[in-house]
Amino acid sequence: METLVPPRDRHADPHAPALAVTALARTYGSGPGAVRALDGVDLAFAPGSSTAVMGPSGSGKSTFLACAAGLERPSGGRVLVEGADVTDWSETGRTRLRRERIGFVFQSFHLLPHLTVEQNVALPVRLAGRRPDRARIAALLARVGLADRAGSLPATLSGGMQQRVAIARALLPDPAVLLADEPTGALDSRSARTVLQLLREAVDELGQTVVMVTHDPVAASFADAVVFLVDGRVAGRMENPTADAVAGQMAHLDDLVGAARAVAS
Ligand SMILES: Nc1ncnc2c1ncn2[C@@H]1O[C@H](COP(=O)(O)OP(=O)(O)OP(=O)(O)O)[C@@H](O)[C@H]1O
Repeated sequence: METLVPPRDRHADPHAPALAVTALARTYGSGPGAVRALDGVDLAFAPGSSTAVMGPSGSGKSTFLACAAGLERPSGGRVLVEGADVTDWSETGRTRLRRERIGFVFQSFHLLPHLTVEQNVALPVRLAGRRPDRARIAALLARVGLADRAGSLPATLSGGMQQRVAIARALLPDPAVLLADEPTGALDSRSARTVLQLLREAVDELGQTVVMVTHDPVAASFADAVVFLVDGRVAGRMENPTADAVAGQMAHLDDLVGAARAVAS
């Protein structure tokens, strides 16, 4: 049954991961040219945790996020949000899931140019057919340092500010999990740090669960743990990552992929 857990009950079962995938598989195409983008991924993300997902180009990171967000249908395995198995939900159910229980932050912000900051933040809640809580929007804009820009249009803001609006928008419904795809990829290092700090605060102060795909070892060092993907499989995990340790592990993984390709050719 396509039942969403009401936000206030989120911690009713402290043992249910905010997001979990089991034996997750996604194959593109068929026959000899088929690509196994995900090949049996098992991961669980505890409520109130922050995880970076890293891996060489083509390792399946974006496909993982798309399956977790209900944007892509897996070829196999299950996706559970707050304990509810959403794998076989209809298009309508998955649209509701994305509006109400999953926050998404994109590399390129995805703000609508003709809407003000406040209207952009409110949009997913409006699309879900609910009246946005203006006081909560004001509080979230204050939290991301944009209390005085509620009436501004996105084009008048810097990239870092636009990403902060996108974070406020993602947090508004108090989602089960906030998924971020290269959230600092389009930002200078100072704006990137502010955005990473805000995501960290969302976890530490609001109890949010954050899963972030990144290529940047510094960004990954803001997370509690890093999961490494190689060729659509989990190839390792690092707790309490430092940027240096992550960079070392990434270089090692790139070598592994290079060696595998050399053997295959
Ligand atoms: N729509 C698609 N059709 C065919 N193949 C696809 C499609 N989407 C992804 N792939 C393939 O699946 C594999 C995993 O892609 P994915 O984009 O998930 O990797 P990634 O780790 O996010 O890569 P990057 O770091 O370069 O963004 C790649 O081999 C890619 O070419």
